[in-house]
Amino acid sequence: MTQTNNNMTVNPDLAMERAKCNFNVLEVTHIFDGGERNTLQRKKIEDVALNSGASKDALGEEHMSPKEKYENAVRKSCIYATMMKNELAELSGLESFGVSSPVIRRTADAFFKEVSPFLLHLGMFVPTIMGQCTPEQQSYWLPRALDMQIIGTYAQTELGHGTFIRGLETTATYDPETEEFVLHSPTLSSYKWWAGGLGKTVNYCIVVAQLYTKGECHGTHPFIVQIRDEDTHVPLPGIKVGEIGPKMGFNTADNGFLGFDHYRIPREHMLMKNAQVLKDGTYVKVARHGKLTYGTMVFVRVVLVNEVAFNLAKASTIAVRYSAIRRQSKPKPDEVEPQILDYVTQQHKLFIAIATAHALQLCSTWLWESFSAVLAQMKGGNTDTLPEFHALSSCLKAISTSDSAHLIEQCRHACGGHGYMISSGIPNLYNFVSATRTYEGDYTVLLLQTARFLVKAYEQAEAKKPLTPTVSYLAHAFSGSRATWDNSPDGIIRSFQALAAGKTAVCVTNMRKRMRAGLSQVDAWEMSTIQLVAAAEAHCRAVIADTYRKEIVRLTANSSPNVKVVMDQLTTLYLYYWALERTGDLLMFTSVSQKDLVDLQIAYEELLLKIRPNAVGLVDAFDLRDELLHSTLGSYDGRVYERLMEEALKSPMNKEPVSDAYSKYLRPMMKGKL
Ligand SMILES: CCCCCCCC/C=C\CCCCCCCCC/C=C/C(=O)SCCNC(=O)CCNC(=O)[C@H](O)C(C)(C)COP(=O)(O)OP(=O)(O)OC[C@H]1O[C@@H](n2cnc3c(N)ncnc32)[C@H](O)[C@@H]1OP(=O)(O)O
Ligand SMILES: Cc1cc2nc3c(=O)[nH]c(=O)nc-3n(C[C@H](O)[C@H](O)[C@H](O)COP(=O)(O)OP(=O)(O)OC[C@H]3O[C@@H](n4cnc5c(N)ncnc54)[C@H](O)[C@@H]3O)c2cc1C
Repeated sequence: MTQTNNNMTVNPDLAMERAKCNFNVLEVTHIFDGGERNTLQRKKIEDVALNSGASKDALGEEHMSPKEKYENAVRKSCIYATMMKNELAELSGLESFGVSSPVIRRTADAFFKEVSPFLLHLGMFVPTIMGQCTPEQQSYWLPRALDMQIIGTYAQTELGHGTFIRGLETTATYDPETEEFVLHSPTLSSYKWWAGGLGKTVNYCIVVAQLYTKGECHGTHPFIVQIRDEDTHVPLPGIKVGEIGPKMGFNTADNGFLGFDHYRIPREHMLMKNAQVLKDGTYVKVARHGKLTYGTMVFVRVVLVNEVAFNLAKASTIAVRYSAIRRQSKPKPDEVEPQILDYVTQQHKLFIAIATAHALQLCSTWLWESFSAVLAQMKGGNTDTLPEFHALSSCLKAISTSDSAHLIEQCRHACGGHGYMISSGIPNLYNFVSATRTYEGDYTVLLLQTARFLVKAYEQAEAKKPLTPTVSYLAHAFSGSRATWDNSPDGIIRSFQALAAGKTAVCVTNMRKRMRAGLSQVDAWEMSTIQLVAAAEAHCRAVIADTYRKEIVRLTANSSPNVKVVMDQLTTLYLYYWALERTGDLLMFTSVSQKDLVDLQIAYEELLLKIRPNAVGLVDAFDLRDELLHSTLGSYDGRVYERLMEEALKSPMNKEPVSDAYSKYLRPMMKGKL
């Protein structure tokens, strides 16, 4: 029997789940949103942006040709950008729209099943102008960019190099005669490759190139470069630009290539906040830290933690709601087929996804606040906290994107065959999130950056020197005894820190051994990189666990008792899950016994059962409107089979009773006339 909820016909199993939920869903929504005020503001923004129906497509994106898909994405980007400039900026309290509202960013997802071709404009072009320009440059470029009179992207990666920025080949050679830079692509591998929106959409871009002046190379620097005519959009002479072709995802982002043939730009188009070239060609370094030109990447790494938390919340909403309506198998012959959500293995797949979405959401807010503090210090000329922040943002970007991609795929597994349908929404989420593991710094490469910091911190701890906050636990690494296992939340977090410290110690010991045996420092490091990556991962897991726990305790201080309980259950589940995933490491670096681990497994399984009745309530608390989910399986009303059939009937393949392929190929073959 179907039931109605807010004038909506709701699947009875979902209605039953909602009746069973024993906590106040709205209170948890407030926790996830960062407070009641944020929830109210988000809802207002969503109402304005989505109630008009402008986000909807007449024909599903998946049935369009690549060209139609792209044009449709541009059409909707223009609609959304206009809304952002007008109604939404005002609602979100921004003077102008831009990068500073995650809600505006998240609401955009209702318009795009893949991504907007404007993503790089708002996500990297505008932030680079904000972070890398002098005040004069900013006052010229920023209003034009924010008003979208010009559209830009960030072209750093080349065919030959993405990770190794110092290896980029594009050159920008200063000509004092004309006071211009000459941009040139000397080789095929120097062609810019990948920048989003570059293929067809943008008329400007940030180009990262090796700067030459007075015959000397000063390394990579950012330049703002016009590539298309502002009126006709035709590529300018000296520019070779195009789209790079179909990809696993991001197919509405027109990622592009770009080459320069001795292309001239004014001297003032070098972004000069951190370094300058004077009219006569003299190079002047302004910044106190050599890596400040990497600032936009650091910003995006911070933002990505929030991005993937949101996408994981979507995938877990889809999979949990679907698991509540799906019934399969008959373990007890006299009873009806159970909801698949009742299988403990299903709970094991899904509840960690819910807990991880919470953990990453709270860590992302904490990371953003730390970033703001680092930026404020740097404004005052102090860059002391940058190395720790680079190490922290690198590992959090790596682990959050990798865990989210893995868990989104796990949500797909949890949805069986229907999860493989594009209309389930999960394949697009996976394709988007799996790219985040690679772009803006590959997983391994970023963890090795964190490992550099960890090794240095370990050496400081060894020398009894002071440590920065996120690695202060290393001070206990020299006690000589294994960390004492204790299965309380704080005890488990201490154990995670002991794993990170233990793994770092092993790396340092092995590197020293290898160097004593004659290897150079570089080779000893290289031979230890598998373990260094593992040490950085362990460090990151300790940071996430600690932050998640502390933030939940803080945020639920005034919550109702049942909300406190369910939030505590989720954080505990997160800690148990990762302890059980790392039993070998715990046995190596803590006093945990086999019995402790058997007991922990049982406690974990009991926790799954405790969370089970609240599972639908927990994903409802993410409060994701159907427009954002784009899912036949995950909509609020649970009309799964009806929606699957409605979508199937929309397939252009079903337009004609007999396919042309019959008369062209099948019939001739079957009649032996091919
Ligand atoms: C209308 C439409 C609506 C749409 C709505 C949209 C709204 C949008 C708003 C917001 C959206 C937000 C979402 C954004 C998504 C954007 C999509 C992005 C798509 C992808 C873009 C890209 O990928 S851009 C290219 C990114 N590239 C990389 O990340 C390259 C990775 N490589 C590196 O970072 C470096 O090369 C590496 C760090 C690996 C090494 O650098 P190197 O110079 O070789 O340095 P090294 O010698 O190893 O180290 C020296 C020293 O410096 C330290 N260090 C390195 N980096 C940094 C740093 N960044 N900061 C501080 N310190 C750094 C390093 O650790 C060393 O230290 P020591 O050990 O010597 O002390
Ligand atoms: C969807 C998408 C959008 C993108 N958008 C943009 C954009 O808008 N602008 C832009 O400039 N770029 C963009 N990029 C490019 C992206 O930043 C790079 O692809 C990314 O930084 C990885 O670099 P790479 O491709 O050179 O990989 P590689 O460095 O070639 O990596 C290949 C393998 O080598 C390993 N490896 C490399 N170096 C090391 C090392 N030192 N130690 C150990 N292992 C190593 C990696 O771990 C990886 O396994 C985008 C990429 C994607 C996929």
